[in-house]
Amino acid sequence: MESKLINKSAIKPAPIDVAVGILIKPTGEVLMAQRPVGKPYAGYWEFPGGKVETNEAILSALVREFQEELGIEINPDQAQPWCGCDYVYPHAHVRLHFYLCRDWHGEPRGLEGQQLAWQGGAIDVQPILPATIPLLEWLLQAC
Ligand SMILES: Nc1nc2c([nH]c(=O)n2[C@@H]2O[C@H](COP(=O)(O)OP(=O)(O)OP(=O)(O)O)[C@@H](O)[C@H]2O)c(=O)[nH]1
Repeated sequence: MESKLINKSAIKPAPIDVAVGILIKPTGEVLMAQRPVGKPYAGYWEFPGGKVETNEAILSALVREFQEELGIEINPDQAQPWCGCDYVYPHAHVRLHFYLCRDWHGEPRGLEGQQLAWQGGAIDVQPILPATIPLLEWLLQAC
């Protein structure tokens, strides 16, 4: 019987799905959060969100992450799928799913100790997670 050789270096783990939400106020301001101490890239700014759990829908993960991290309820029916991208970090290969969210209940609070900043006109917090930087220019056009 013919044996098959597998080149193990060619096997890549599946990317980790991440649900990311961009809260947009009627004024056009968007919410950014600073990654807390203890996470990879601590101190970097990002849009709120987190990893999708096994067997969890991406939109369900988005709702859960906003409850856990910010203490707010977003309306999943009004969350608008916006764009996605893959990025390979030293710690993980992530697949980011971005949603625009204009409808939520509650006032966002940094429940994991993270700093929050509403940004309007231009994004002036630094540094920003590398995978998120290219999206900022498009975002300012979308808001
Ligand atoms: N939330 C969020 N994550 C992003 C963005 N851009 C980006 O590259 N990521 C990456 O997506 C991944 C999100 O994972 P996370 O560690 O924050 O997820 P989590 O909240 O579920 O954390 P946990 O595993 O500690 O519970 C990180 O590797 C992060 O670097 C962004 O704009 N927002």
